[in-house]
Amino acid sequence: MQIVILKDAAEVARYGADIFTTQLQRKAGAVLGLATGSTPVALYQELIRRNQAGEVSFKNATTFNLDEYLGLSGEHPQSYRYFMDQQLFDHVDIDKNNTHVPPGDAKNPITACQEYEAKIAAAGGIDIQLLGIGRNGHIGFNEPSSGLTSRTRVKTLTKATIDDNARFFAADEYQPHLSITMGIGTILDARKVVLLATGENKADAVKAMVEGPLTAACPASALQLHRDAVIVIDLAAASKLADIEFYQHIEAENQKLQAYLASL
Ligand SMILES: N[C@@H]1[C@@H](O)[C@H](O)[C@@H](COP(=O)(O)O)O[C@@H]1O
Repeated sequence: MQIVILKDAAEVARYGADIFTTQLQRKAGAVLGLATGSTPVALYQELIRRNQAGEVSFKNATTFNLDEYLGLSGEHPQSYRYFMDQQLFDHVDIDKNNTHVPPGDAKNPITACQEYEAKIAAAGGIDIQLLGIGRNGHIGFNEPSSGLTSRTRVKTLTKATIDDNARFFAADEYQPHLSITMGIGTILDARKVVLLATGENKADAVKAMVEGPLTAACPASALQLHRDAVIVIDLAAASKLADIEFYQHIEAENQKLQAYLASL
């Protein structure tokens, strides 16, 4: 795991946007795995700004979102499809036909999960997967006790996640308890994984992910197994890590190595 500790959420968003920009510049037809939640919004805003300034293009990119509420169609304002349209796709030069979000209104959700996996495979796999983290350590909607090699499937949300996400729903509005989510195995198959976390309320989950045991009790700890996982966090989210200075030292050395390699 590469642990990048930055001052605040704005720096986290810029760092994340840099990784995605580099990927898109390197491979125009990049396959991006995307995430919802409040954490990636600032990153998306930065990518929109860069796209509109002509610095980066999504023209040939393909995207796959992590998850969707089961029971909501893409027109529902709380659906993750709607969120992605509003927060990113409607503002950049992407071909919407190349954007994929699990179908929350699928007639048969079980076969829809298999079809989603097949589409990812047909696109050549995911080059870079963006992730947030739930306070209980979930990634996508892989709640604690999720299989560490799981594939895209229907998952039941925990009470904690339903409560955390209740802020997006009106008091009298139906809030789904089920989801379709990429599995942890699906996420680990991405060639690169970038997880963003900001704020003190993520500090326990970040500690469990980075320094805790590999366990289904903290699904994000599975990223310890990934060859190219970058954990980008602000000081507040890093505040419970055992040795922040050591992680900062490693990252400074890493930057020097990258600069040297670039100069060759
Ligand atoms: N399914 C999403 C996750 O993908 C996201 O990482 C998490 C954290 O969201 P936030 O960034 O709003 O804290 O929320 C939801 O449960």
